[in-house]
Amino acid sequence: MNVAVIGAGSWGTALSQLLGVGGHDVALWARKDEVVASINERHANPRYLSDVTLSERIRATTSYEGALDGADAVVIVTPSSLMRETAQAISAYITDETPVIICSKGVEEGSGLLPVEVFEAEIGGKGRLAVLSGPNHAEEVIKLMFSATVVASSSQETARFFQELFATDTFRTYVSDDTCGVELCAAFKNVIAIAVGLSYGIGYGDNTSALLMTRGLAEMSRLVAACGGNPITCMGLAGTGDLIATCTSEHSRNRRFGEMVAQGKTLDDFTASTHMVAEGALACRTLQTLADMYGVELPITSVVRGVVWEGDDVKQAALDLASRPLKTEFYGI
Ligand SMILES: NC(=O)C1=CN([C@@H]2O[C@H](COP(=O)(O)OP(=O)(O)OC[C@H]3O[C@@H](n4cnc5c(N)ncnc54)[C@H](OP(=O)(O)O)[C@@H]3O)[C@@H](O)[C@H]2O)C=CC1
Ligand SMILES: O=C(CO)COP(=O)(O)O
Repeated sequence: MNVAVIGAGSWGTALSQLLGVGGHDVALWARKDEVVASINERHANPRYLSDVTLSERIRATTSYEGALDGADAVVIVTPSSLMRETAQAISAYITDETPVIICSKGVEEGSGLLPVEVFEAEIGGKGRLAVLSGPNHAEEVIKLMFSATVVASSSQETARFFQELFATDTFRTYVSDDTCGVELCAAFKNVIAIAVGLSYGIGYGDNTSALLMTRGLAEMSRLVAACGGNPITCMGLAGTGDLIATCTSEHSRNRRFGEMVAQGKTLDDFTASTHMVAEGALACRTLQTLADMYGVELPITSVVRGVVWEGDDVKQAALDLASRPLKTEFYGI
């Protein structure tokens, strides 16, 4: 297959490698000439995961047309804040039937739309759209360490197409029809990873981390159910799996960002020192938009938003969380 991968950050590079190793020809769109030159001439991305030698099946370009011409499938891996811009940029160069899979994790600011909804609005064809998410740190996937993921689409045919496309003997793919649940889990786990980073950053330990992950999962499930997704998705790879991977991993940018904020650093400091995305910083705002729309309470998300965007004191925020009214663990059951 000829596959166009749009976005040459860590995850776009890792997925290109996976596809190249899987025997596909990859046209990787990057926005910087230096990245394109290095991938084409030295088979390495100079900015992300630069120690890995990339498959010779990967060809890079800064041209959307050059990446998308003749593509049998399109893989979207730009930051979630650029979903609409990316959909608009590719629309002139793909057919009405070309399958498109979105691998970015977030929710559109303002509208509260999920990436797949943004793409549907911009390029149409809900049935050819899919999303991919799971506990998949690029640093490990690119080194072909055994991982698994979920591919979701409203069309079983599209889900199966991408399941086959990405599956290798080190990358196991499961299908789902719950795009809403998978995308909300993806955005949510990043916020909880920031909370865990904040917690370790102020010297709290593993009990606090377990509390945040477990009650974070409860928040995630409430919102998924309210938005029309299947709460069972939260128990799977895209939910619990990715929550564990992100909250406990040395690789997680979101967790690291939380630790930095606890030390008095800002999002700009994080971006300047890593040139990477910490998607949870935006997601704590966008998920709150959805929570307000659907009348769902998200106490941990709200604390993260207050600390990251309003300068709330982390220790005081933790005390406020702890002093909420006492409750039954699973109400409604
Ligand atoms: N890293 C991972 O392990 C995983 C990431 N994801 C998701 O994949 C998505 C992409 O993240 P990731 O690959 O990690 O990115 P990185 O954090 O590794 O790199 C940032 C990427 O964003 C690009 N970028 C930044 N600002 C702009 C802009 N204004 N216009 C166009 N491109 C811009 C950068 O391009 P440039 O280098 O030219 O600045 C670079 O490609 C995110 O939604 C993330 O949550 C999902 C699963 C795993
Ligand atoms: O989504 C990821 C792993 O599944 C990557 O998480 P971070 O963005 O926190 O590094």
